[in-house]
Amino acid sequence: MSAERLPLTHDAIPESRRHIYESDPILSARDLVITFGRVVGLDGVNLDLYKGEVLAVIGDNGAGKSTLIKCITGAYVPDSGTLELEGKRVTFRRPQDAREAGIETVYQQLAVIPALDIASNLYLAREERRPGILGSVFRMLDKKGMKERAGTSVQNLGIQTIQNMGQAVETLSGGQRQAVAVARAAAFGSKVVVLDEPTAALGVKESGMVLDMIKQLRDTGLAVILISHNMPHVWEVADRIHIQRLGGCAGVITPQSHEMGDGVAIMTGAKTLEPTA
Ligand SMILES: Nc1ncnc2c1ncn2[C@@H]1O[C@H](COP(=O)(O)OP(=O)(O)OP(=O)(O)O)[C@@H](O)[C@H]1O
Repeated sequence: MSAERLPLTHDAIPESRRHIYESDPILSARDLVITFGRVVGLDGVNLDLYKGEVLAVIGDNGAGKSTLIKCITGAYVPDSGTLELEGKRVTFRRPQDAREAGIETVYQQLAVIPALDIASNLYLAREERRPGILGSVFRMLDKKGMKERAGTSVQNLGIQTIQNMGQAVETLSGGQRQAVAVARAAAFGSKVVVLDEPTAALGVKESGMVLDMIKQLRDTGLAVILISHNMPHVWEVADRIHIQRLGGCAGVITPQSHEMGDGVAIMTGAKTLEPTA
């Protein structure tokens, strides 16, 4: 049975958000290919991401969403294809390379240490020091400064429910923990933040908080990639939606150009988009 073809209308962007697309993409992936033995992880995938944009990546199980993200964030090295960050060719051999270039990833299994407080988690492995009593030779951890700056980062993301930066992360709710992990990713000169299923384990209210935080991140000019299976969440926050299917990109749509049902139909192959000219 041949799939119904839909017109490709990925340029259906509301007037108020069109300015994002006037600059060149901050991140461009071209023809990414990766295979695992006989399994094709990605079969030549392109992706463009713009500053101040939320780009959602959706797709069925095994469609290649994580693989695509891992190729962009240095966790996998693609067999072929190119990556450009701010117009410059980059090669990431490990996640650290991507992080140093300004690409932060928040995985579902949050990289937070539950027993440590919020400020310590935010500054994990990037602790700030100040001169000690013996001057600059023995530099002390700047706990007070870190706490203050942690408070500002969390507040900048509009998270009012977290008040005390000295609170242990294990005492926080799931949404608040997610917020700490996102604040951490957004705090250190990042340009791109990748969020892997940030609302998967959360209730309605907490998901709402995380979605607001994503909008906040976007409004600070960061570029956000959101991997999600939750279509209402995607349709609420995404500017554009990259649909992965069977290792390839089945198209890019927007919440305005297509209904959620169409997105799911493209994901499963029941409908297809017209190829780009
Ligand atoms: N390290 C690996 N070794 C072997 N096969 C892999 C590896 N990583 C991914 N794959 C395969 O690549 C394909 C894409 O997997 P991927 O995890 O990217 O899908 P996904 O869209 O993220 O799925 P899900 O929604 O279930 O997380 C799958 O067939 C998967 O089995």
